Amino acid sequence: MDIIFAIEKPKFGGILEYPKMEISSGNTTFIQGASGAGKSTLLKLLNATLTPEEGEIYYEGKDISEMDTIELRKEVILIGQNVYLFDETIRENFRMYYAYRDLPAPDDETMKKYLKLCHADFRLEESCVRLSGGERQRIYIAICISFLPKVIMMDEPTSALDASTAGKVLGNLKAFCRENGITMIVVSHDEKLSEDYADEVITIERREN
Ligand SMILES: Nc1ncnc2c1ncn2[C@@H]1O[C@H](COP(=O)(O)OP(=O)(O)OP(=O)(O)O)[C@@H](O)[C@H]1O
Repeated sequence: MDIIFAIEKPKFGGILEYPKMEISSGNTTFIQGASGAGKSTLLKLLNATLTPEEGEIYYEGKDISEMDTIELRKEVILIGQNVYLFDETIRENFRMYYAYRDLPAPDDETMKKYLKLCHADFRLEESCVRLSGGERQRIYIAICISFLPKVIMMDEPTSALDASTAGKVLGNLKAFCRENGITMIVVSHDEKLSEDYADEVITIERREN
């Protein structure tokens, strides 16, 4: 199995210090650890939303501090705990995110396919304004995954879902990512989900000062 991320002891914020870690290409890797251990920060370091003060991160063998961050973030998509959707319909949100990448919008059937994959099969005319936090996050995941990125990172993607829906969403996404060679990285507190879906688990220890 190829290594997609080699994480060489980055330090951040004066308090976070990560060990040497590797993430395999094409797998589903879960990141666990106590609250405040630095899980969300690690995801932000991996797509260069944050820059480490020391240490390096290599993506496909390249030091990400030397990469074009816009291009990196097209390949390595981060879905945070708060997602951004426009106050428009679901169809319009797809269109706007595609326009932002200078791509033609997918047809309705394609949009529906990705929404179904994420257990978000609402009508395309539905306004995103009225949807719940969990529903908005699933729609955003559907839009992101439709770009077929190389890596999709999700921060607590199922925290707003009941256990059965969470399992279905994760199961669908994992199968889709595997078929399409997409590496999936998930931060989750849910140990049952990780037991069921993780190929690899990385546990981050909180550093006590
Ligand atoms: N931009 C930042 N600058 C400095 N410190 C930060 C920054 N972002 C986060 N931190 C600190 O880093 C620590 C880890 O935060 P992080 O959100 O990564 O933890 P987490 O493991 O994801 O926690 P949780 O499980 O509660 O979401 C916290 O103490 C936080 O205050």
